Amino acid sequence: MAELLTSAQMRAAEQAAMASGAVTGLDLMERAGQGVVNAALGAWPELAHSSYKAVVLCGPGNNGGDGFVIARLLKQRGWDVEVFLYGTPEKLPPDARTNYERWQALGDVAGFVDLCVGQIESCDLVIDALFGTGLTRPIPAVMAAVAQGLAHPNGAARRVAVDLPTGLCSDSGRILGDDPSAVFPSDLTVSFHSLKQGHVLGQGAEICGQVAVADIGLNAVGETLRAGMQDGPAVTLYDEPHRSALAKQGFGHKYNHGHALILTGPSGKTGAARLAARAALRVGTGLVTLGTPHEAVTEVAAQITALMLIEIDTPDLLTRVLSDPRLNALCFGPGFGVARAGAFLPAVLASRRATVLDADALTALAQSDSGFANLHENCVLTPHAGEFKRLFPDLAARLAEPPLTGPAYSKVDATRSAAQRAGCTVLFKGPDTVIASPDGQCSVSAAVYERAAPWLATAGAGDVLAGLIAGLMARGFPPHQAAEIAAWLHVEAARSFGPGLIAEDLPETLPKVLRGLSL
Ligand SMILES: NC(=O)C1=CN([C@@H]2O[C@H](COP(=O)(O)OP(=O)(O)OC[C@H]3O[C@@H](n4cnc5c(N)ncnc54)[C@H](O)[C@@H]3O)[C@@H](O)[C@H]2O)[C@@H](O)CC1
Ligand SMILES: [K+]
Repeated sequence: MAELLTSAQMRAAEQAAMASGAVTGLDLMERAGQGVVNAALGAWPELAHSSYKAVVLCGPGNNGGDGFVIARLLKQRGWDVEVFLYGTPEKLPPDARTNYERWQALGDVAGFVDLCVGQIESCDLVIDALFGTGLTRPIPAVMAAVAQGLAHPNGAARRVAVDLPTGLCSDSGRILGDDPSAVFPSDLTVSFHSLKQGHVLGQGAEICGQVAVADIGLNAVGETLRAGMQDGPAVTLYDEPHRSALAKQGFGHKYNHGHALILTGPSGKTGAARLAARAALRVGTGLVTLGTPHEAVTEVAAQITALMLIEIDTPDLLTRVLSDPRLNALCFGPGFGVARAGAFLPAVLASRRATVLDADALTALAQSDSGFANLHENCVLTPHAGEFKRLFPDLAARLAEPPLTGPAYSKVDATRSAAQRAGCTVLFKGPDTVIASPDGQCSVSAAVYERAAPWLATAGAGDVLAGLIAGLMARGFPPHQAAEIAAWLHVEAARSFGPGLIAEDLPETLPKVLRGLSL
């Protein structure tokens, strides 16, 4: 799994690498510049065959230093290159200053105020090397005006961001300030060593275009690099589950694969739980039973075949049913009714079962007098943004405030705090789903870039996710891992099915996704 770094972690890694003597800042800057040129020529191979025109916008720090390297490398390929600097050369940090001077031997540097958008639109490549991981406040108005001009370019200029699109916060993927247009949208963003959190969180993916990662040789520094990471464990970008984790052994039987209990709502509201149950069964749970109130039994029975059914009308009955230890995971909340969920909540939590609390169970939890006191480490909360706000209003408010300084408060920060407070795993949904647990594990399951799954925004998709997590916990996966695998399968099923997807299709597409993992 790839790491998603914060600006502090990236700085620490670079400093550790330089302190080890393995590389110098100038080496890193040269590799960074070369990495951007390679990535741009890789993205648009037609640019490799002739010489074209580039405009390079350089800022006052090391991001600007990368810009001077890029200008030099393009010039050496025969390109016509114009360079604009925001700030004064005397104040450039040493490595950036060296590259400024190297560039000066090849061409001029104009002031940023002399730039007009028309100049940029008439070029083939525009390089945004204004600010990178050092951005700490909203970009100046003069830059925002250029950014607005570049948002909908008239010309054919391909827009490349060095490390990060200027204006985008590296840790949160939020635009610094209260002006949503104060950012340089790009067609290609080239990050160094690893993606940063901001490339996948918040508006990152929308603004970055495509992303590429350029190796600048930090991996070779190994342990030194790890030692530099004093800012806590890195967040991981979840990629795909290991085959051996999900496969079923040839000699097992259904009782080896757990028994999930999915609680349904009353008559007319049972569809959500049935979707969850179908997903739990498809993800390989040995047995799945729907716990249904008496008056909805006929409705549920008419709709199911492989799923089983048991009448559960009251919290006491639920407690009695759960005295059977073979029922080892619960899904509680989809279509359940908020008031009913409030009544059942104490019995659900007292059972200490591995439990997914979703939908109405989350609203009931937010309203309950005992708050998070009875949650335990085998619970998984799966809020969307509205439910997160109900459960953690102060964290949601902090996340909604316009970020005036960087690095800004992120969805990772909010989800980590929520997991600490709740004492259990929290999966905060979205295209940038964040999964955090009280032990510090945190990963992002991103449905962006090549994994975009816009058709997943459909009624009932959340119920399917809840069922997948419950099913995986019934199979014995710990909560954090169950949430990660479920979120990944959910997106893969949506991508595999494609346009026209409705929630019912998700469980039915799982076999194809699982086959793709060579199970
Ligand atoms: N440190 C290193 O060794 C390397 C750094 N690299 C590049 O260096 C970048 C980070 O460089 P820096 O730390 O110098 O930071 P930046 O170049 O991103 O920003 C420069 C400085 O501008 C100031 N600033 C921040 N926001 C501002 C605003 N809105 N208006 C005006 N000034 C503002 C800050 O003082 C900041 O340190 C990375 O993104 C990457 O592109 C790469 O060359 C790889 C090696
Ligand atoms: K940049």
